[in-house]
Amino acid sequence: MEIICNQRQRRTQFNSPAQTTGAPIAAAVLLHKQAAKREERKIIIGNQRDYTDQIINGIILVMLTAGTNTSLVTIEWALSLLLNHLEVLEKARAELDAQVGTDRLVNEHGLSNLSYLHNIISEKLWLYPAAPMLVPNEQSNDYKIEGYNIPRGTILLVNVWAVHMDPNVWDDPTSFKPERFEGLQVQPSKLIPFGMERRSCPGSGLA
Ligand code: HEM
Repeated sequence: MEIICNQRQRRTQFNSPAQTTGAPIAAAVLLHKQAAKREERKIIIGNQRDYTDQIINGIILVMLTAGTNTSLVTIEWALSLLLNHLEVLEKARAELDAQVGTDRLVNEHGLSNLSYLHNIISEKLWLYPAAPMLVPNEQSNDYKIEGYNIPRGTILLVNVWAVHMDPNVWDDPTSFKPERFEGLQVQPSKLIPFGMERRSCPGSGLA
């Protein structure tokens, strides 16, 4: 809430968001949206369709809680896998040397040229998904899935790990082999470290 107050003060004082990063910049963008929506829809502040401070606070909190630990364990596991598979680390280094060189850092535009690095990331997300059982979901309607009746109100967990380890789909599923993703068009339902469809991770592009 303090971040929101600071950003609101800056908006009134300087008519611009603070030059900053992270949660303050997210607050600035969301406050801008709040003002635009209120203007566009002539919304009465505090009514049900308002983009309230409480909602902005909630969005920032959920982004921080859902985005930090998942990214952290993903990087940690990837580093551990690389240190335990030095031949993969060497191949990744060779790709970086060839595509980026040694006198600059990787930038966002150059990422598409790093296909082996992408394979390593896919392999990590597949082998050790950060949320192996996704997030529990409560069904809002009665469903029938594969012959099973799922009554409304049932809490469902999706076993991502079991989907990824299915030996009928994946060859040698327990080994770390980034090469398996080379030129592979994966069916979206077979690789689901970010979940699927409506409730899937909105931060997957950022991650
Ligand atoms: C490697 C990094 C990440 C992984 C593996 C990951 C994975 C996931 C998974 C599995 C879910 C639950 C999907 C479901 O219930 O079906 C989720 C939800 C979510 N993620 Fe991520 N995530 C990552 C990074 C991020 C980042 C960077 C952000 C935002 C800055 C973010 C924001 C969210 C939010 C807001 C939700 C809740 C969506 C909802 O309940 O509707 N995630 N994430």
